[in-house]
Amino acid sequence: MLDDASNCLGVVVVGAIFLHFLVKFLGRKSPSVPPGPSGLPVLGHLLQIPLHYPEVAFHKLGQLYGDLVYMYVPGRKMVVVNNRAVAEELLEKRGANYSDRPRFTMLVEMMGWDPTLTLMPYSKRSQKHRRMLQQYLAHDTLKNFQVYQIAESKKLISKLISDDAHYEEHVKLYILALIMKIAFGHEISEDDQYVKMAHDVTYTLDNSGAPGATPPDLLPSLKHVPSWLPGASFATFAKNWRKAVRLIHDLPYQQVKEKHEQGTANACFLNEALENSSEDSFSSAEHVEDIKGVAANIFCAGNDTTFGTILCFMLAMVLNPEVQERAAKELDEVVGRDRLPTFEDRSRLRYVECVVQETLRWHPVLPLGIPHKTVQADIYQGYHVPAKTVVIANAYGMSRDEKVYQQPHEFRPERFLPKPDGNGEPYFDPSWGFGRRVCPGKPLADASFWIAAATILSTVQLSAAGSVEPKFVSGGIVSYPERFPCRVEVRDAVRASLLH
Ligand code: HEM
Repeated sequence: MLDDASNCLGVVVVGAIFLHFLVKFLGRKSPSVPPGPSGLPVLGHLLQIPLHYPEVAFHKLGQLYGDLVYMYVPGRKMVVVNNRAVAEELLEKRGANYSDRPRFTMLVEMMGWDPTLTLMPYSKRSQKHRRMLQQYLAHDTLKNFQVYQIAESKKLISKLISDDAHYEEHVKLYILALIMKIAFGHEISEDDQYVKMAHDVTYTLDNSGAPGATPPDLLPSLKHVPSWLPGASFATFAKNWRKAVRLIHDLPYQQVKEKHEQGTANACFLNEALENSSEDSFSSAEHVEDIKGVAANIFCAGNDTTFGTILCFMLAMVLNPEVQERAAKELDEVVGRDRLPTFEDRSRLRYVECVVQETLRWHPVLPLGIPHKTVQADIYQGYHVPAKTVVIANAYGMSRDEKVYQQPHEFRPERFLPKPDGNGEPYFDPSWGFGRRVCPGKPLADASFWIAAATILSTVQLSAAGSVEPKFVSGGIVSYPERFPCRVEVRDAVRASLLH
C-alpha cells in the first residue's frame, strides 16, 4: 500500500519536473532580429527604400526604430546601423565577423571589376590588396608627392580664377592629375589617352546602377540573360562598357612595365609593385591581376570621392561667407602674405582644420559607406543578426546625431574646438568607414583635400553667382553637390601672384 503510494508520488514528481522543463523549453523565446518597418510578402522592403537620398530615409527609420533597423529585400537580409558607437562595436570590435562584402554581380561578374579590393569578399586576397595599398600610401611615400600636390593645387586655383564657369571640370582635373601620377606615374595633358580612359571608366561607374541594388545583384541568375533580350539594358550596358574597365587595368600596367624594364619609369604605385615582385611571381596570373587591380582601384576609389569632397567644401564656403572669412584671417595670421600655405603649416591652422573636418561631417560623400556583410550569425543587445546579413553603416545618419552634434544640419566648424571656444564635439571619422575595411586611401585623400582647401582659402573668395539651392547627386554610391553658381574672385592679389 505504502509502496504503491510512493510509486505514485514518484511518477507525479518526475512528471512535474518533465512538464516544468517542457513548458520552459516551449516557452523559450529565440532572440528576434532588430526592429524595423513591416515589409511586403516576397518583395520585403524593396519599395520602401528610395532611389534618391536613401540615407535620409534610413535615418528617419533609425529615429523610429532605434540604432539598428532590420529590413530585407529579395535575396538579402539587411541591418542599417544609425549610431557610431554601435557601428564601432559591430564593425570594428567584432570585425572578424563583420568585414565581408555582399556579392556585386553587376560590377564584379558582369563588368570585370573583380580584382578590386573595395568590392572583394574579406579574404587572404583582400588582405594582400590592403597591405599593398597601405605600404604604398605610408607617410614617407606620400611626403614625396607633396610637391606635386602643392603644384597641382596652384594650377587648380589659377584655372578657377580665369574660368570659374567650369569650376567642376577644374576640380576633376586636379584630382585626376594627382591620381594618375600616384597610381600610374602618368602626367596628364588635357586631351590625352588617360583622360579619355578615366572619363569612360567614370561613366561606367556612374551609370551601371546603384552597386548591390541592380537587377543582377538582387537576382544573380540574370547575369546569364543575353544582351539582345528586350528589357535587359543592364546586360547591354555591361557588354558595351566591359572593355573600358579592362583598359584601365591593362594599359597603365603594360606601359609602366615596359618603362620599368628600361629603367625609365616614374615613381608610382605600379612601378613600386613591379619592383617588389620577384621574377617568379609574374608567372602567377593572379599576382599580375592583383597589381593591376590595386592600381585601378586607386583611381576608381579615389576619384569621385575626393572630387565630391572638394565640391562640398566649395558649396559650404559659398553658403557660409563668415566661415570663409574667419579661415582666411587665420591663414593671414599664421602663414603671412608673402607665401602660400604648405603642409608644415597644418598643425597651426586650427580653424582651417575644423573647416576641413566639418566638410567631411556636413555631407559625407559616401553617405552609406560601402556595405559590409556578416559571416556568421551574431547576437547584439539581445537581437539576432543572421549570418550573411548586409550591414549598412549610415554615415549620414551618424552625422545628424543630435546627441553628439548640436544643430547637425548647420555647417559650424567651431563645433570641434575645445570649450569655451567651441563645443568640443568629435571629428567625424565615420566618413572613412569602419574596422578592417576602413578607407586605406585616407592619408592621400586627406592631404589632397587639405592643400586644395588651404590654398583656395588663402588666395580667393568663393561666392554665389546667383541663387543657390543646395542639391546633391544621389542614387549611386557617391553623393556630392549638383552644379551651383559659383564665383571665384582673387582675395589677395599678392598671394594670388604666387600661384604662377
Ligand atoms: C575624401 C575622399 C574619400 C573618402 C571620403 C573615402 C571613404 C571611404 C569609405 C567610407 C570606404 C568604405 C569603408 C568601409 O567599408 O567601411 C572606403 C573604402 C575604400 N577606399 Fe576610400 N575614401 C576616399 C578616398 C580614397 C582614395 C583617394 C583612395 C585611394 C587609394 C581610396 C581607396 C579606398 C579603397 C581601396 C577602399 C576599399 C577598402 C576595403 O574594401 O577594404 N579612398 N573609402
